Amino acid sequence: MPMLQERHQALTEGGHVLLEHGGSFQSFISQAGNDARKMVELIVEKIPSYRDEATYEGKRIAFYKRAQILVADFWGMMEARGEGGVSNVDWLTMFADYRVPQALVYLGVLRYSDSLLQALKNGERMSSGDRREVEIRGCSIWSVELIKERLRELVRQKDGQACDVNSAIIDFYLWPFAKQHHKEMAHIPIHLTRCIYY
Ligand SMILES: Nc1nc2c(c(CN[C@H]3C=C[C@H](O)[C@@H]3O)cn2[C@@H]2O[C@H](COP(=O)(O)O)[C@@H](O)[C@H]2O)c(=O)[nH]1
Repeated sequence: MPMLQERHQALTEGGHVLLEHGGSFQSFISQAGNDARKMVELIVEKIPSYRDEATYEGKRIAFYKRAQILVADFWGMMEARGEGGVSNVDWLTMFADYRVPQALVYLGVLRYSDSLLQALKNGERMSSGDRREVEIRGCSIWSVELIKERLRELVRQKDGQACDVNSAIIDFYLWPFAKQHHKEMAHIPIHLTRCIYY
């Protein structure tokens, strides 16, 4: 199994934080109040393996894929229990992995340049933070933001009402879509980056 030491380290870090809170994630996350953004910031502050960041043209970029999906899962669980209570969920972006970009290309939302497509088809490994990897993940986030705005606009036009679809909900649609249609999109290569962030 690759990256065994890193996996062990990530589990140990997360485990330590949980033990400080009686083994309860809810108790840990309650320090952030009800705010999704503060929850992500708390997770990233306390558990280093969630610090999914890169530098792009001299600027620090934060993806926080695992922290964001953790908060979105927590939100979904609270909603399912009828407890609700997580605000600012709209602050979350999609969870930048390697499957949703493939679905976005398949659906015609994203298009890879010829040289990028060739590199992906060749199975070239990209290191974590490689400019191309950062661009694929960043463009995926922006694509989903544009889809969200467009959906909201369509609902406004059709029903004359505000629509509170958010990027997490769109991700929760796209990721299973990519899994279900993996055979149809097998010709679209995914990017290969070995890291602990997604
Ligand atoms: N954007 C987005 N990425 C998602 C998910 C999930 C599944 N969701 C649950 C899983 C744990 C949490 O409780 C989530 O709710 C996994 N992944 C990513 O896919 C990749 C694994 O793919 P494969 O090779 O097919 O197993 C890997 O990078 C993994 O991080 C999602 O929902 N959205």
